[in-house]
Amino acid sequence: MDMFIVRGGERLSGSVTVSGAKNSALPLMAAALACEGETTLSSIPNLVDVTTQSRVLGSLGMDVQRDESGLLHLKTVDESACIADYDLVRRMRASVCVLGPLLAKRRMACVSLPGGCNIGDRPIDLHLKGLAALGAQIRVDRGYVIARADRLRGANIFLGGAFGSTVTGTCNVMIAATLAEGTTTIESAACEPEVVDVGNFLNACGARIEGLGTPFLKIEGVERLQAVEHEVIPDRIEAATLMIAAAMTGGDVQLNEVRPDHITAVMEKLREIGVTIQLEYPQQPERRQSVWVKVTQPLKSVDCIALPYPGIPTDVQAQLMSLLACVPGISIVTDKVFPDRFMHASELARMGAKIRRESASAILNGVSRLSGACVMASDLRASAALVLAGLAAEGETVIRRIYHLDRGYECLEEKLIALGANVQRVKDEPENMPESLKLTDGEERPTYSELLDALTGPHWNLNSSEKPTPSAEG
Ligand SMILES: CC(=O)N[C@H]1[C@@H](OP(=O)(O)OP(=O)(O)OC[C@H]2O[C@@H](n3ccc(=O)[nH]c3=O)[C@H](O)[C@@H]2O)O[C@H](CO)[C@@H](O)[C@@H]1O
Ligand SMILES: C=C(OP(=O)(O)O)C(=O)O
Repeated sequence: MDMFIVRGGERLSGSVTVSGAKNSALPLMAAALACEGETTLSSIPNLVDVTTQSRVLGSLGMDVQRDESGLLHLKTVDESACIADYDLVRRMRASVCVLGPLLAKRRMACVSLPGGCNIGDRPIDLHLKGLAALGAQIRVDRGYVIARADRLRGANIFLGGAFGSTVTGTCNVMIAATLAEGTTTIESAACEPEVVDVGNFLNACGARIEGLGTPFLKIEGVERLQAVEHEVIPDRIEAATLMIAAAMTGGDVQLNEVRPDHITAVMEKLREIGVTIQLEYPQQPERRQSVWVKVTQPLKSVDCIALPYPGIPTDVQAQLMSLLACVPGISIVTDKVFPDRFMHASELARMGAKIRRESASAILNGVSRLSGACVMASDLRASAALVLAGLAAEGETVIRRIYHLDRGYECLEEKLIALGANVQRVKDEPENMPESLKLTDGEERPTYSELLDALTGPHWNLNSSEKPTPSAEG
């Protein structure tokens, strides 16, 4: 297992290019299952999740190859396989997106309940409700969704849940409905750009989906989908993460290949915090372009709420929290999509952040500087948040379990290093721990003498000059 050592305090500057969106690439790959012929996808990021999805599709009879120029080619070579095994599907959420296309194309599917980031309750009841409405018979048995359908028929489906719409659920039902007989309407469909990207791909293949990007989709079923070439949209979550990295280091960064219209809410929030953001083509936010992010004034505390699109994405909540943890003043960060997605809070607290949880919110009392510590990544965006915190912190931060990060960010450390960050990937072995966080007796903690120094150092404003008695350990 690898870990990162981040030496904080470097100001990020220069230019960086955003990769293709993970959360588009994965359902797009699944959608290729529903197509005749060869699908070719460009701007597919090189990620562990993409490798896992390729393996899921390989186990379902698809030939998936990445060529030297980075294009991903997907083609069905055997239609008989319909079982997506636990061992692969448990690794990530988007693998559940094979359910809809398998049902539509092969009339049967057996797909393990999916894994993914541990960010709270992640049921798939709405996926199943939508597919059942299209005529599928569905059972859940020993951790697998087992579904069959003689044929799928269009239906009127309400896909809203307690926390709004479902992103992968909308993809699943939308893909299945493109090959159903007759008309399907989906109310409370997710409006996220990744859903629109999948819908645009399906339409290019011959599907007839109207209303993409709105909560109301109308889908006229067609007989077949003919595979095409498609370019994945830029990753708005990576773009937002890099913008926040620039903001946290007082940087001056040019981001290339950004769709500003996909991250309006994040850019507005950063502007409210005091970050300067300029677009190459301000009148055409829907165009891929460069965006400049820089800090020229002290930043201000703000409140922010993660919501379904077009709100601030829940996938950026942790990174914003890192930023606000070191902006003096009170900020409240609320997550309305995953109300328990706060695993990063306790790790940020290890770095000196002052955070109090209250149901779906975290109340931050921003400090002027975080301090390096040994922290543990718990999920993908929490890992990113800890890396950002490390960039801004004083001293060295060790982030363990960064395999989460490798699931969803293409070359993050290379990109940060190119911007001037001091980030090192090393094996998670005791001998690789930096001196400042060196292991003692096999545990990650400061040395005894460092703790003694901290207790007796000159920074205390006390009358008592009493010194602690060194224990036997000392
Ligand atoms: C691979 C992928 O694209 N992952 C993204 C996708 O996850 P994913 O598609 O799993 O997230 P959903 O949009 O489905 O979840 C949103 C909310 O709906 C609830 N819910 C969802 C489905 C369901 O059947 N029943 C139900 O109640 C969830 O518990 C959650 O509270 O959207 C999330 C919300 O933007 C992002 O954080 C993930 O990065
Ligand atoms: C939560 C995420 O991914 P997944 O849905 O694959 O767990 C994410 O991308 O932040």
